[in-house]
Amino acid sequence: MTSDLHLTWHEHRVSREDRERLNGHRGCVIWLTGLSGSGKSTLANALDHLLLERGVRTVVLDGDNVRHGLNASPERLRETHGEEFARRFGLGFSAIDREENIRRIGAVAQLFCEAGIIALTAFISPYRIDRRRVRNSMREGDFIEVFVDTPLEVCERRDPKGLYKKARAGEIKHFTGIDDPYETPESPELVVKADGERTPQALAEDIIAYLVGRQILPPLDSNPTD
Ligand SMILES: Nc1ncnc2c1ncn2[C@@H]1O[C@H](COP(=O)(O)OS(=O)(=O)O)[C@@H](OP(=O)(O)O)[C@H]1O
Ligand SMILES: Nc1ncnc2c1ncn2[C@@H]1O[C@H](COP(=O)(O)OP(=O)(O)O)[C@@H](O)[C@H]1O
Repeated sequence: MTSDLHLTWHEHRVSREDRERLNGHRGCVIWLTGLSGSGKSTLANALDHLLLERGVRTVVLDGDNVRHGLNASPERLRETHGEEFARRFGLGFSAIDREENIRRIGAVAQLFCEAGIIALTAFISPYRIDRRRVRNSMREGDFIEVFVDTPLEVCERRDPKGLYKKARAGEIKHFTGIDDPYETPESPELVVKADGERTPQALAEDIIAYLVGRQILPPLDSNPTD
């Protein structure tokens, strides 16, 4: 298989299919993308909860949380690892830092997917090329792109963290939707309107119906542990 830097890929004895059989469902990545405040985290949580009730194995990777650990900022890393490390590996919000943020998250999500788990990711992921690279790194059908399509005006009105206000005042630079781009998905698997017309639970149920239709999940009335 692939070999670089004298590294060799190992085939493991327990396969993905073995794990999926044990779990009673397939693994995949549900990639939520949309503006800050569009409703990604809320939807990921609603979906996670409904899936848990059905006995589905999931993990949630969420923007703010992952940026506290795996993808910590230079400021945070400086305290623990020093200046050079922070400069090289800390991530902010420049285009290249967002690219690396998404690359790392894509790789982690893929590991969960290969373990037969449903990974729910909630990142702005504003660049098409970064999302496409994650898609292309995975098996066909594993990457399910869900565009959380909430208009900027609605996100800005919600402004739960007060970040839009700061961005408008010039206190935060490169804020997505204000002075940084968001490239809308061209052909996502799903588009959800999280503008308040429907509850997060109803939106999550639509995604579950899609997963059943794709045979990633067993039909609603079957119990995976039977
Ligand atoms: N400049 C700038 N632009 C956009 N967002 C910003 C910025 N600075 C901080 N934040 C906060 O970081 C959250 C987005 O992080 P992500 O990792 O999802 O961003 S990205 O995918 O790398 O673009 C985002 O959280 P969500 O509101 O959950 O999307 C913001 O709270
Ligand atoms: N479907 C929805 N209908 C109404 N309000 C919503 C909906 N989804 C999210 N919200 C609200 O919008 C705000 C931002 O949601 P959040 O999930 O934090 O967005 P994001 O993770 O995309 O930044 C929160 O105050 C949340 O309660």
